[in-house]
Amino acid sequence: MSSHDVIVIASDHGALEMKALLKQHMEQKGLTVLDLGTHGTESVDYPDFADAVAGALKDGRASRGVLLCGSGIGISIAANRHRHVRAALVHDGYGARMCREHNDANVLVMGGRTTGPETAKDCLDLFLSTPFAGGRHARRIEKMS
Ligand SMILES: O=C(CO)[C@H](O)[C@H](O)[C@H](O)COP(=O)(O)O
Repeated sequence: MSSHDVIVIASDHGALEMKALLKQHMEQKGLTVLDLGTHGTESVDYPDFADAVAGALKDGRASRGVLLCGSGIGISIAANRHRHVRAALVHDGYGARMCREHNDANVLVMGGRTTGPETAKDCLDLFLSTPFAGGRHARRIEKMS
């Protein structure tokens, strides 16, 4: 990804620290980050943040997204209700690479209560740097469109 790309990020209260860490990590790499919250520690509802990121991708404010909640499960379910979103819940580098190479995922999802900070940064780097392989994988994605 180039510095012209905008990455949208959001989380619920279960991944506030991870959001801050990944936002800083991307900004240090020169990427522009659109942070749609949550911004405080109060308990919030993850579907609202999944919908906000889906909206930013749909209207072109961002080209890729990062969504975080406690486990990553709820927010990935919510994000994938949007037809233009391919959100991948990832726990390791292999998943982060494959979700781009085979699935052309446009949203990376991780759990603030399940994934450590170094793994999360590694996964994010792979998600941002791995191209979609196309070919047979494009046919499979087309079947879901
Ligand atoms: O959706 C989830 C679980 O599948 C996320 O982990 C949420 O962050 C979690 O449910 C929030 O739980 P809390 O007890 O309200 O903090």
